Amino acid sequence: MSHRDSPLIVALDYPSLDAALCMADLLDPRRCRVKVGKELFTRSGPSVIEALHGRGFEVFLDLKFHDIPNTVAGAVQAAAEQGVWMVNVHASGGRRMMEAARERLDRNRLSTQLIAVTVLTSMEREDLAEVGVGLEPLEQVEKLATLAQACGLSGVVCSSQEAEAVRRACGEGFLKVTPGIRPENSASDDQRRILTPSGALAAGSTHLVIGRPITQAEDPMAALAGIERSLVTRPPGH
Ligand SMILES: O=c1ccn([C@@H]2O[C@H](COP(=O)(O)O)[C@@H](O)[C@H]2O)c(=O)[nH]1
Repeated sequence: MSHRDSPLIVALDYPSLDAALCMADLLDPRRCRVKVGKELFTRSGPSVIEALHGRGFEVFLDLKFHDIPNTVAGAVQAAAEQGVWMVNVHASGGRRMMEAARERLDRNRLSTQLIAVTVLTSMEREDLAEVGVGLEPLEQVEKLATLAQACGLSGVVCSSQEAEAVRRACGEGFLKVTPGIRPENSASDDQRRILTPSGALAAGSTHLVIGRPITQAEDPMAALAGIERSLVTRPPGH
């Protein structure tokens, strides 16, 4: 299986370049992609992207841009010019922001996948209500996914619990990149809307973002191998 077929994206949430690269050196770029998020990028900057590209990885730069349209378009362009495979913005930044980002990539012929975060997987109904959104997470995800698609984005970040609804609303080819993946009997940590790896694939996730269940495991490679096995031998009904 090459990374082009693998749905797995390992979240390299580490506080230093060295720690992230130690993990990356254990991983096989033919078996997964990697994700660089806010902590690692803020500490190490573009050098981490370069180092991961040098090791053959496709990189999802997960900085979740959210600002006025011109600022977000510039940030998305800067990310794409570093050659990342995927970059994201917050869908709640609205139509003009997402369209500006899309147009900036198109104008510069940059082929990076642009996706939008819908509702963070750490949030549930009460969290949405506190920030003034009186919808169920599922309804809000559907609404923002439809908007992101109308703005020309390639997919969304959502929980795998909403992947099926997003597939119905936006189609098979629209990417459903889903964090909040937790193998059976593992801690949910700060995640709230979770599914197992095989449950997520069965629900229609196109990509599974997995961090702590691998990176904090006693034996990260054994944890990854267990997840891969669970994806090829799915339990009945999945
Ligand atoms: O809604 C979202 C959007 C992004 N994330 C990111 O995914 C990983 C998940 O890590 P775990 O350790 O597997 O929980 C992390 O980098 C988040 O920033 C998310 O969890 N939910």
